[in-house]
This record gives sequence, C-alpha cells and structure tokens, in this order.
Amino acid sequence: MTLAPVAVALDGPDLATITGWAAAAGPYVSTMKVGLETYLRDGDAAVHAARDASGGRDVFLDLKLHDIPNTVGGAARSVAHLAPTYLTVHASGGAAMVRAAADALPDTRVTAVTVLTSMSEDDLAAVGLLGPAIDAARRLALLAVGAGARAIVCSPQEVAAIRAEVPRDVVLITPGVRPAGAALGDQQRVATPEQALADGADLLVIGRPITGAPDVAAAAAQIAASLTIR
Ligand SMILES: O=c1ccn([C@@H]2O[C@H](COP(=O)(O)O)[C@@H](O)[C@H]2O)c(=O)[nH]1
Repeated sequence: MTLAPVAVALDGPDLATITGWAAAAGPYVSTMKVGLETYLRDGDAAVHAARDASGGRDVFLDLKLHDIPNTVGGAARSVAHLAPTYLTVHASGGAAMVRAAADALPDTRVTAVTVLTSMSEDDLAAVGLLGPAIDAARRLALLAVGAGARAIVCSPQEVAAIRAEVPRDVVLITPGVRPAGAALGDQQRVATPEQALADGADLLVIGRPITGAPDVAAAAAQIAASLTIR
C-alpha cells in the first residue's frame, strides 16, 4: 500500500498516548512528527516510540531551533544519534544559523520554518513583520535554501509561490492543513490536504484532525485515501 505523504503531529499528553497514535496511523502515512510538547517531556524515548510503533516511518523532529549559530550547531549534534529524517530550525535565525545546523547534520534534511501558520497578517504586523506573509515566507525560504536547508516549512497558502522558486529536490512541508469542515484551532493560514498537494507540497503535517478523532486509524486512513485517489 502506498503511504500518504502525511506527517502526523504526535503532540500528546504522555508517551503511551503518542505511541498508540503512531501505531494506529503508521499503516497509512509516511512520517511521524515529534515536536516540542512531546520531546521536551519524553526525550529520545518519544522518537524511538514514534519510529518503532509506526513500523519504521520517517521521523520528523520538530524542535524549531533558534539561537546563535554555535548553539544551534551544537544542539543539532546533540540529536544526531536519533537520525531524524527532518530537523527544524527557524529560518529567521539567519543564514549562518541554518548553515551551522546543516553542517552539523549532513544526513538529515535540515528544515527551515518560514512564517508560523498560526499567525495572521495582523499578528505579523503586530510583531513588526510588515507586508504580506507570502513575501516574508518566500524571502526566508530562499535564504534558508541558500544556507543549506533541504526542506522548508511554509503555509499551504504560500507553497505554490515557494515551489516556483526553490529547486525541485527541496522538500516543501505544510502544516496548517485541515480537511474541509475540520476545526482550525489556532491555525490561521490554512488549506485542505488536496489543495496543499495540488499547489506543490511534498509532505502535509496534520495533527489534531487525526489525533483528536475518536478513531485515529480511521481518520488517518480517510485522509490517506483522499490523497491517493486523485
Ligand atoms: O508553521 C508551523 C510550523 C509547525 N507547526 C506544527 O505542526 C503541527 C500542526 O498540528 P495541528 O494539530 O494539525 O494544528 C504542530 O505540531 C505544530 O507545532 C505548525 O502548525 N505551523
């Protein structure tokens, strides 16, 4: 069976719960994402559980590193033993910071987060980022790729513009993905899974629409089917 290009965000309350989600969704999707809530609580055990329970799916370690280059390079080396397929850094940390992570982890796709999908245009203006989100996202994506990033996190609303500007082997990853009718929660710049893929995304990050469902396996299977029957 073809695995859907979906990373399930394993943002959960304890190790047993996220292990269960990984086991339930693993047969349908390509990737398991371990983020701050889970990694800061459970550490390496969360990564091992995500990988093992899912049947060996890719691991996306979403730590969103953002510090001076020396510190980010060291932080990246600190998780090298986990061999994640993806490790995130914030592109806004600058080219030297992205480069430090990429140099530290040559076998991992250092993945640059452009503009958080939870931020509206008004939120961005409030923190001094003037102009449309798409302009900042494109600028940050190009900067990060130039500094060695091999994957980019962006909103599905910006993925087409970024797809047109970065080399094809750069993996474009979109959170802020919601099946039609699903609750947005704190996400602002969103699209459906089908639209995100059509616009050029390679990997869709989907958390609560799967992990918040009464039947996690059924929710993952349904989204996977919607993407493969196209
Ligand atoms: O811009 C970003 C970067 C990362 N995320 C992460 O993706 C998931 C989304 O989860 P949902 O439950 O589907 O909203 C979550 O782990 C975020 O930390 C993002 O949403 N936006």
